[in-house]
Amino acid sequence: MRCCDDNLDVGLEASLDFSRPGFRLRLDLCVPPTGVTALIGPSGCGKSTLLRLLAGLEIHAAGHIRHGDRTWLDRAHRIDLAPRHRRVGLLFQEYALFPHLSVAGNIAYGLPRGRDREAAVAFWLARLQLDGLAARRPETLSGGQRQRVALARALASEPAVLLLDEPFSAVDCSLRQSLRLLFQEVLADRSVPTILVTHDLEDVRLIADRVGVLIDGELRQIGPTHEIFARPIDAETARVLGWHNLLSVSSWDRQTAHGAWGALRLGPHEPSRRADAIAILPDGPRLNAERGLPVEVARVSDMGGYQALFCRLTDRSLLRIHLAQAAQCPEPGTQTRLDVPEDTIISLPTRWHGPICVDPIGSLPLRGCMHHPLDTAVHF
Ligand SMILES: Nc1ncnc2c1ncn2[C@@H]1O[C@H](COP(=O)(O)OP(=O)(O)OP(=O)(O)O)[C@@H](O)[C@H]1O
Repeated sequence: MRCCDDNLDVGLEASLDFSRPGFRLRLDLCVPPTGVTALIGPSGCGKSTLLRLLAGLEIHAAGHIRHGDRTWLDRAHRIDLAPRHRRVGLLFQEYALFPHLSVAGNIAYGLPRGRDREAAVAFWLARLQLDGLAARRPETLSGGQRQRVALARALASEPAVLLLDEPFSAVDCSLRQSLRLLFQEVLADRSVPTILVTHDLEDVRLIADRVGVLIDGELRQIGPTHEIFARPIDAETARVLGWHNLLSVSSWDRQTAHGAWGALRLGPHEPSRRADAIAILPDGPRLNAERGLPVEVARVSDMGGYQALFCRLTDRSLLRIHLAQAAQCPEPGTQTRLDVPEDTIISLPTRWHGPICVDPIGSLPLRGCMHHPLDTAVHF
């Protein structure tokens, strides 16, 4: 299995095989020396387990982990560094601060005594906007403040790798936004390979340079964030990435896909071979009483800036279409037709069984492109 494309500068590299009853994680992962790599996937797919394996908190994993020229794990050569020798900075959603220590004490924890320690604490208090809170205990802080202390503590020890497990999930929406920006700024000027596990796609879009999609313990696709969001390798990955309007295809008639929902013709460059699903991009289709898929308008929601129109197809599945804020929308219950332009339909396999897809541009490009995974000579 290919791990990384040849051009990727690698800070951390892992090839792991780990099992526990009812679950197996088997993957190759490369993380660049700088920037944030997000890991997303359905609940239970193994995201936290992977972080624990990298940190050395799970035993009995086969494979290897390398950081730069150091080997942390090499089962074949009986190398398995203890967590403290891996120098991993860990940050969990529950903060995990020491309750008996002040903010300054938490940041200083583990740093050698002396002037450098004081300087480091002062630097991180200022950098994470914690001035004035140095003497406070964690229980007197808000969720956002605690998370800033946790990041300060993780970075003060100058970790070789930083692992963030849902760092914003315990703070409210408005705080999340400012915390994300602060994290992004702080991480941008540190050269440390960083992995961010999250369920929030906005975290990924706003913070991560790269994103990997983990499904059933396997890394299905990884690459630059905007490219992965633009062209998921299969329908399961698309769903994780928040794509709407995924429909199963039961048969093809040249470029026309047929399913229980009706039939749609795809553009001439969209591959149909081996695709058993299609996705309809929500911004293109238009209501048109004359032609298109028969639909019933189910609901219209004001999304603040645009309207989301939910249309029920003949097989009862729902399509989500985006319309301009000012567009006239029919009442729920209206029977009409939905005109779906060819270039808003993308074909996909339900589940990709080929080699891991790395960096779509060049191997798995964006819409309307020359190569597509369904056209490459891989065996399913
Ligand atoms: N300590 C444990 N003992 C046994 N099984 C576990 C343990 N921790 C996790 N699992 C199981 O291992 C699998 C992977 O769990 P993991 O927590 O890594 O998933 P996740 O992707 O992080 O999930 P979530 O997004 O819900 O946090 C799941 O089937 C889970 O039930």
